Amino acid sequence: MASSLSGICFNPPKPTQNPPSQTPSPFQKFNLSFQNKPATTRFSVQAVAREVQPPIANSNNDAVPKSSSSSLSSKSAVSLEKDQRALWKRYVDWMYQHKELGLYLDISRVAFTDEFVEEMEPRMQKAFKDMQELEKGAIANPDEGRMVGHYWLRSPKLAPNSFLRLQIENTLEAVFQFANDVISGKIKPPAPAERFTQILSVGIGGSALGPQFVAEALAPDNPPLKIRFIDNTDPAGIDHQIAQLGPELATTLVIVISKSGGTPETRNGLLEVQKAFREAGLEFAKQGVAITQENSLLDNTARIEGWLARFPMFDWVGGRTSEMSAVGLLPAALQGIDIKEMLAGAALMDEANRTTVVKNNPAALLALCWYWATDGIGSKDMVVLPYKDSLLLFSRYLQQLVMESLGKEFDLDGNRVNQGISVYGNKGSTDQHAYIQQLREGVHNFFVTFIEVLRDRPPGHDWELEPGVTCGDYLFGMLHGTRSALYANDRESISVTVQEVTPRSVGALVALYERAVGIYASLVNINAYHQPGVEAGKKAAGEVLALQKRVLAVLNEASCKEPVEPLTLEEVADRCHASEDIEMIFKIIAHMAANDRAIIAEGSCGSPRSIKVFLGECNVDELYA
Ligand SMILES: O=P(O)(O)OC[C@H]1O[C@](O)(CO)[C@@H](O)[C@@H]1O
Repeated sequence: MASSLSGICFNPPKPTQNPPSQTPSPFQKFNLSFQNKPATTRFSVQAVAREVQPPIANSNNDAVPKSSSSSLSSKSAVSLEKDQRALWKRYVDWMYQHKELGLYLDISRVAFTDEFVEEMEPRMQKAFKDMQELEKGAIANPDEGRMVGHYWLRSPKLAPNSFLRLQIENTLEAVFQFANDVISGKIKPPAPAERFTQILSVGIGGSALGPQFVAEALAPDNPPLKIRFIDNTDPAGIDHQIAQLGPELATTLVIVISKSGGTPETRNGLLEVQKAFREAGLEFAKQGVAITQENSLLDNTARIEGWLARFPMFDWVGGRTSEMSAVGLLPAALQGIDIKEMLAGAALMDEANRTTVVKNNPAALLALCWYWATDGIGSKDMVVLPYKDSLLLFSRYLQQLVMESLGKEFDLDGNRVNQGISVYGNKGSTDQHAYIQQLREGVHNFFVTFIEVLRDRPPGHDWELEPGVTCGDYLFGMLHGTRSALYANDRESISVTVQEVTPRSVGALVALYERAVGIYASLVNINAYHQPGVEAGKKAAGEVLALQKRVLAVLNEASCKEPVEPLTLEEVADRCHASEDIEMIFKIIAHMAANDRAIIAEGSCGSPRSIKVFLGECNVDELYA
């Protein structure tokens, strides 16, 4: 089996015999069996089959799964097909293969029934239509009045007009040119440095996760430029990255990535890096590159300060689907990764996902399985387990792609649905020694996606560490052993197999999941392309900082008195006219005290009512400002 899979063409033999037939009754409890039907596979589970229904709103506009009582209560009772011949037939019948990409999708260990597939068919067709409209340039993100065009990035000819097509092609050309010039040394840092050796990428969310995933997956051992990331506003984390660069800061290309150009974490990262440049006597502008929307705050800053280069981020590309824009392509190209191949892999996968035949459409099959596994309401988590170290960050990348896209309070009709699918995972077999114990035997609230890579290591490097067995054979054994062990305990799984981790297969994986998310969003009738929920946290963070400024002003005034007047928390809160915010005021003071910016005169932070606080210094200027 391993040898036939390693070839491009994989045509598993069809089982010659079918087990005895038995007609299962839809939507009621039935026993395992196969129905001897030529056109369809009858896969049965010992469970109450679930009605295919969208979550609907009750009179309070709260989401309730239509079939909640039967479907959800039946989930723990699901007992999957265990007959090996039946499973083999299901495996063969449902296997999806993309020959050119060397990619396989196995959904045989998800227990959906033929009835479910039939019931879903009209909705799948609607989803295909939605995707077609989206690709034609419809306003697929109605809240923001935006087109959604990440598919055009790898097939510019599909862009709805020549202006957009040219924008994509010109940007791609500029990315190639710039990356080549940096690598060749034509574009270099200020003398005496000869060439750039490092990239420091500053960005967060979709402006970091794709580049991080791709760097981990594809960067060669000795890339022309090594990459580091600042993806947070954690000062210690930023200091660490800058310290690691050391004298190489002088040969570091700093790429600041932000679609909006105004994300606070990214702005802070930039300011911290600019400070490090000043302290090292370096001119930041000569080493700074911005990737952002035209005329954003970041774009204007980069233009006014005369940074080395600026690349556009398009209005119609969301952060979490921006890996094939300058956001992902520029850092990748600078690391010597073949970005043409990434684009080709994504384009091939997109092409495959345009068929309206569900069985031949890998993204549709994924979306269908997600719907089945989670009852279309996110009732189970998606555990992503790549058995390959270089794909470690795939689950993290998917976490944003899936959860920011699908995790929505309202559907497109305004009903409260609280949709989403939780995603987590690291890598196998490592996770077998962490949480697979719970997956196998504990709470049954997940389905697994295994990512398998057939090629263990480059040709010519393999050896047998015991007779007939290589190190990679162990990894292979661990994956399939875990898949079987989980299945034996009625835990469903999907397996995605690629021949190798290459720019092409990585591009294909990105495209596969982007489309699966789009299709699933359509199945559950939500807008996958906005993220209103993120704004609430950002707004609240702004309020905390505004309160901190008021606390500082009050403490400053008291600390400028002679003698200094230490204040209780109640006094600070009163003087801030924010007595209802006393808990937050305590947290602000505790944080400032921990960072030597406030002095606890009496008591301790362990008993908040006891403390009296003042500032270490009186800022007279601020007092009279
Ligand atoms: O690229 P930007 O605008 O800095 O945004 C970063 C991230 O912040 C979000 O807007 C919210 O987390 C993401 O969608 C986005 O990828």
